[in-house]
Amino acid sequence: MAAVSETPAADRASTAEELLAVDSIHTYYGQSHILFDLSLSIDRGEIVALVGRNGAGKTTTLRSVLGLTPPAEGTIAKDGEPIDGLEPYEIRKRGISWVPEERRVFGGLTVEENLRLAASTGEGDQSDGFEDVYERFPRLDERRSQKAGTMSGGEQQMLAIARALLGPETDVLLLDEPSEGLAPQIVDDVADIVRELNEEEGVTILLVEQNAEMALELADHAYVLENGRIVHDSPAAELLADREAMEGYLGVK
Ligand SMILES: Nc1ncnc2c1ncn2[C@@H]1O[C@H](COP(=O)(O)OP(=O)(O)OP(=O)(O)O)[C@@H](O)[C@H]1O
Repeated sequence: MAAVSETPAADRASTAEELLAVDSIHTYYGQSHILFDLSLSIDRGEIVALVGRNGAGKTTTLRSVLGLTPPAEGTIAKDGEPIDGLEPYEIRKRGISWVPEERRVFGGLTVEENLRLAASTGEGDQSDGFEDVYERFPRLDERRSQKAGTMSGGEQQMLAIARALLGPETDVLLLDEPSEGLAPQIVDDVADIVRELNEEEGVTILLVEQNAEMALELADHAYVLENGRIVHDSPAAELLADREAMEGYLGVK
């Protein structure tokens, strides 16, 4: 099992444009040191997977980027401009959006009401953005007046993604465990949504997943997190093909 790949992020094509650079961050919850000297790099247009076991620090990495749990040390830059230290709403304005782990759609509200609520917390008049969302996700258009709680898990995930895309344009979407709790067939549907967003809309994606195989099949590049440290960094296909690494790091047989 090679801890460091032959093609680490730092050696990727020099023509690629780095969109997000996380450099040597240390993040704490109170006195608990959670992330240790963590660095990762995402190029524009890529899907990057961040995988690892329960409690490895994946969500904390996203929270660090989003300014929700700011790192105590290290730097984070988007398009070469530092964003660490900014408030979460300022980071959102720089084009970084996220879909949190538990989807958090309001089950008692309709699809339209969920979108309106999300838009009302954004900036100014979002009515144009609405039609874009319905165009992008026709299944939500058909269900505008359906209560979100009565939709399938896959449709709820679609709504959660749609909400995240409202407001300032999204360059990079941070997705926290979009396959969680979904049946295998629905996981495939969610994977299709992620792929389309990336390929057709050009959204760069940082995908956090427990379902490592799903994530690695979608991703260009992969990082493995273990106890708050990056222990592997390689093209996703390289990790997926390395059965020893998959089992050792991720428990996938
Ligand atoms: N608010 C918090 N206060 C203190 N410790 C926390 C808090 N949130 C998470 N932790 C701890 O930080 C560590 C990393 O958690 P994190 O949620 O980032 O992991 P994860 O890789 O996303 O795991 P999971 O897949 O289970 O969500 C864990 O040990 C967790 O118990």
